[in-house]
Amino acid sequence: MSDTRAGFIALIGEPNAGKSTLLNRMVGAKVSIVTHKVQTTRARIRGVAMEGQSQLVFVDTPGLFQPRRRLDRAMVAAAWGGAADADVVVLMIEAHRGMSDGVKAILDGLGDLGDRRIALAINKIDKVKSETLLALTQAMNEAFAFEKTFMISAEKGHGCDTLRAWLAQAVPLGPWLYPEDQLSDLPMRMIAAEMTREKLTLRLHQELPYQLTVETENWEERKDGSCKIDQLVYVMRDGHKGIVLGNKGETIKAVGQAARAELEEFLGRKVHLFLQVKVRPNWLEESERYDEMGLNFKDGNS
Ligand SMILES: Nc1nc2c(ncn2[C@@H]2O[C@H](COP(=O)(O)OP(=O)(O)OP(=O)(O)O)[C@@H](O)[C@H]2O)c(=O)[nH]1
Repeated sequence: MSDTRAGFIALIGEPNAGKSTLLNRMVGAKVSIVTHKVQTTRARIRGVAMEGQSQLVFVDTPGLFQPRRRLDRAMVAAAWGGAADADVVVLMIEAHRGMSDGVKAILDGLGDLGDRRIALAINKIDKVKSETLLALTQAMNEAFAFEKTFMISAEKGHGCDTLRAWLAQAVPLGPWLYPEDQLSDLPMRMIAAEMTREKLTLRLHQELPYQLTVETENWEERKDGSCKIDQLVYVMRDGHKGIVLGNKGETIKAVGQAARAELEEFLGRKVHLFLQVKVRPNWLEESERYDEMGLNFKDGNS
């Protein structure tokens, strides 16, 4: 019998580095929203990929940037926390932007991650010439001793198979973290939650760009072929609840309609979507929601 492997992989990098695009490519489904707006990803959304006998659990962290406000600090802490929880960390940088100040700041923080395996993925190689790429690879490896450097285009797929194959042997030996029969359901719940969050983000613009999170609480297949999905929208403060609901509930209603339409198109059948808004001040730090998905994250990522 061959040995199984499983582990957590954190993709870290500046906002817009292409983390979500890579995650989607690795997992093969729309688990994380990709937009042109920076900082759309702020919870540790994960996707699970199988590669041979290895189970790769991706932790998609928020972009790492210079924190200005308190919430920014919480996001950056969450990103580093994700990395500290992971078995393998992949730093993604943009080939055409090179060693920006933001990248330098991340390099400074990498030393604190201890002895986990850290690789470099230079993304968007479609945007630069090979000389630029070689010089950047050299400069980055002089700044930090990466175990491996990958040159990829998350969007076009170049180098992604090689990266995935390396990850498959880099995660530790051990039993799978998700039972095989859960793998199909889990991404759907996450995808459904992401669709609603995407609609909320688009609708609320600047008001609450990342202070909310969505969870799929219940998923029920009905005899008539439709499905009923219950979701909770968590906001940080009471005041935010009113904004999300809108005047006479019109905002949440419009969000629900838009999300339902997208879900119906995606699933190819009728969907009944129910949204409920709840205040949960510390959702960013709470790990119990991850436990609910059958995962145990270690403590200490404040
Ligand atoms: N040219 C090119 N564009 C890419 C590539 N990979 C990603 N992009 C684009 O870069 C932008 C940002 O990608 P995302 O995947 O959203 O980046 P992110 O790192 O998840 O961003 P945050 O969620 O803000 O942290 C998108 O417009 C992508 O289409 C690539 O290989 N080449």
